[in-house]
Amino acid sequence: MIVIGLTGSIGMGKTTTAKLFAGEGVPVLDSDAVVHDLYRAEAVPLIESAFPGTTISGVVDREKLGGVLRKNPANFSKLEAIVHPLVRERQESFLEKARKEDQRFALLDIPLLFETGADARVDKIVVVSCAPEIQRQRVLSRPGMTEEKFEMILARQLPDADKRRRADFVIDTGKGVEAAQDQVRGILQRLATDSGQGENNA
Ligand SMILES: CC(C)(COP(=O)(O)OP(=O)(O)OC[C@H]1O[C@@H](n2cnc3c(N)ncnc32)[C@H](O)[C@@H]1O)[C@@H](O)C(=O)NCCC(=O)NCCS
Ligand SMILES: Nc1ncnc2c1ncn2[C@@H]1O[C@H](COP(=O)(O)OP(=O)(O)OP(=O)(O)O)[C@@H](O)[C@H]1O
Repeated sequence: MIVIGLTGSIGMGKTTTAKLFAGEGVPVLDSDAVVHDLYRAEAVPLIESAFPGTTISGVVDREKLGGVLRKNPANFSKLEAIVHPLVRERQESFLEKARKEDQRFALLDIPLLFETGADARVDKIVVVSCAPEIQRQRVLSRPGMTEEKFEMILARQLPDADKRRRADFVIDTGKGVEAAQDQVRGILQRLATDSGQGENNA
């Protein structure tokens, strides 16, 4: 099974592109969605004890937690030390299931793929990217998003140019969904061909 790591900076199109891979039959795990799920489950007591007052009725209030982080960005490391190992556990069970099903590919959508060293745990890296003006426009048009939040998140992410340099494949999401879909199909074909050759050579 080929494990594909999909990453890209905020608003570059990870979720949209992951859906395109899913549409081609690839099992996909979205790490941001896993975090949101953990915030209704096992992460709750850990977060309440590290950041008192940020959970309400057994659920993490992301707005409140975000506020604590904005006041003191040093708290990000404390939060990540709680959340990332839990995300990793979920990723491992997802991959185990995909292996049992004999899937040819499995895709992990990981916003912080390089920053957390997860790049070492995947076979191929796909980076989604587009022009910075498009990225900014996309992100700032989201409800509740502000220039300040955008800058805070960007500052914690590896720059787009570095991500692209470290990618096996770069998908340009600035040209529309159909163009991205073609690129997704091209990548899967290429990986299938390459791995087929690998098996013949073995
Ligand atoms: C800061 C929090 C509370 C804000 O929640 P909110 O619902 O407003 O935003 P959401 O989770 O949808 O994330 C918005 C964008 O920020 C990115 N992002 C989230 N956390 C981080 C982080 N620690 N470092 C860099 N980028 C991050 C996301 O990938 C996404 O692109 C939340 O993102 C969080 O708890 N983050 C810590 C967990 C984490 O590191 N997640 C990253 C992927 S595993
Ligand atoms: N190939 C594409 N063509 C046109 N629009 C796109 C494409 N990919 C993504 N978009 C648009 O860009 C916006 C951001 O996309 P998406 O939510 O997939 O990004 P993301 O990287 O997952 O964001 P985040 O980092 O915040 O989770 C959405 O409005 C989406 O419709």
